[in-house]
Amino acid sequence: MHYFDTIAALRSFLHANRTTQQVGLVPTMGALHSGHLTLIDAAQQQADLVVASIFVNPVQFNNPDDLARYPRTFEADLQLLEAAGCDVVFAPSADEMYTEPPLLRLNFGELETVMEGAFRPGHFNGVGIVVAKLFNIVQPDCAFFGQKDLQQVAVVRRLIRDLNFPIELIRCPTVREADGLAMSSRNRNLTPEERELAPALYQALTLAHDLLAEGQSPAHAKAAVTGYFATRPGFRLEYIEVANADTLQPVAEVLAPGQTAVCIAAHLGKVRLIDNVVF
Ligand SMILES: Nc1ncnc2c1ncn2[C@@H]1O[C@H](COP(=O)(O)OP(=O)(O)OP(=O)(O)O)[C@@H](O)[C@H]1O
Ligand SMILES: CC(C)(CO)[C@@H](O)C(=O)[O-]
Ligand code: BAL
Repeated sequence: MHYFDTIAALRSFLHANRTTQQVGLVPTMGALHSGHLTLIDAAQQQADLVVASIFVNPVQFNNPDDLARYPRTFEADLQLLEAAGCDVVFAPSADEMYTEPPLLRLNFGELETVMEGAFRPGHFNGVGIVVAKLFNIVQPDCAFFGQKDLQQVAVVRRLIRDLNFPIELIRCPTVREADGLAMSSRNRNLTPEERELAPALYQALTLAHDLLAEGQSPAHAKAAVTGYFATRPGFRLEYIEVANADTLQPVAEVLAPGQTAVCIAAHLGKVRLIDNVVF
């Protein structure tokens, strides 16, 4: 596995090695888990050369405490990527990625007036900037993102269209723990007691899903989830939304199969968790 921490060294390696190869990019913020490894696996199915990036992007953190607490397990990450057969790791410092704070501002319009965009002001500006930088640096043919961050997928899809990146975006399914909790780097910051409670997030999504599948309205399903958390200690529900899975706009009725997403965000102690199901 090749490891680079400068843009120049990575570019020079890719320049010498890409020739006829399909390059796949898996952007991450490290603290890797099995969910990330399924992205690497999907990239290996489709590309000849897989580049994983590890970069905790300060520009996308709206909450400084969240950035300070973000888990960093760099040595273990390298071992996991090596064992997974990843070809290239790019792990730049913040100074390497941002020699100065970017003046550029990205606004994704209605894609960011809801859910993550509404509750994390500036988050998608930061995601858009760093993903565009990674796309420019790596120039991949395909890029792999997890469904767990569904709104991020929509934002990146739009970034690709608006800036004409010749990149295929692949959305990979959410990988869950045996009890339903979506794998997430931030799960490491849960106390053992919070970890016991955490599957309630997925149970709430399942409750909403089942109500919608029975023909209940999104308003009814959202009210049921709000009620579910009202009696649950430890949690502070931030939003529960039923939305179009591509545009992320709230819907008043269930859409065609595969088009409806139920999305949730909640604080559990000091940790903010998100999850969704698409059906
Ligand atoms: N459980 C999962 N299943 C599939 N993909 C995932 C999962 N968790 C994260 N990913 C994807 O991995 C990529 C990198 O995500 P990131 O490094 O932020 O990890 P994360 O687990 O989402 O961390 P956090 O939720 O704490 O931000 C993103 O495309 C993300 O959607
Ligand atoms: C795509 C990403 C690596 C950009 O920093 C991040 O938002 C993430 O890990 O989902
Ligand atoms: N996984 C999304 C990146 C973030 O929470 O900042």
